[in-house]
Amino acid sequence: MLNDIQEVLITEEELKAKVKELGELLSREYEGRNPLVICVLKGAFMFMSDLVKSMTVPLEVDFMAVSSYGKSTRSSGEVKIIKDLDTPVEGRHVLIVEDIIDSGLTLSYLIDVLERRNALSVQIVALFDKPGRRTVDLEPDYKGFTIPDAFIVGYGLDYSERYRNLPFVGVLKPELYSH
Ligand SMILES: O=P(O)(O)OC[C@H]1O[C@H](OP(=O)(O)OP(=O)(O)O)[C@H](O)[C@@H]1O
Ligand code: HPA
Ligand SMILES: [Mg+2]
Repeated sequence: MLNDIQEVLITEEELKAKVKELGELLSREYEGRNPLVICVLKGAFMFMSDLVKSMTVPLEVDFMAVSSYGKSTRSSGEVKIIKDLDTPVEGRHVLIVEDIIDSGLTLSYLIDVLERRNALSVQIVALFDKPGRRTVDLEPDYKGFTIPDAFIVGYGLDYSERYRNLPFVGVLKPELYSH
């Protein structure tokens, strides 16, 4: 698995420090609001679990699974809800936890769904932002790292369902991609 990585982009230590910093910031922002923190599966599972551990305010968690990449490094353009939330979002302060914003299609679709369900507020925290590939106008409210236009894997992010368990984030060797 390690042989497939061309370059380590963000180390385990850098991830740890950034996630802690975001957790502390979000604890201040959500003081007294009992947010519903939504993990966008599968990619955000590792970020979510580390982030909520560094949040010190009362909160609830829920999970939603969406997919648009499948076995490709390019979005299919069609966002599918594979698992919906268990919790009603009406009247709730919702914080969406995403691993990466690339084209922006996944999040713009999710924000639309949650606003139509009458959430009181909807904010986004994204660990990685790849602004060079955006096709819709969307900015996260909180973000970890801005990254260049390369397909990254690790810390939850996959290529064709693999590499999610790497503790760091790296760029795959280009010869392993099939676009
Ligand atoms: O901004 P976008 O271009 O929409 O890309 C971002 C989304 O794509 C990936 O999910 P994917 O569809 O690969 O599902 P996964 O999380 O199960 O890997 C990633 O985890 C984000 O949710
Ligand atoms: O760079 C990426 N890596 C993994 N999954 C992704 N989904 C959108 N962009 C990416
Ligand atoms: Mg994926």
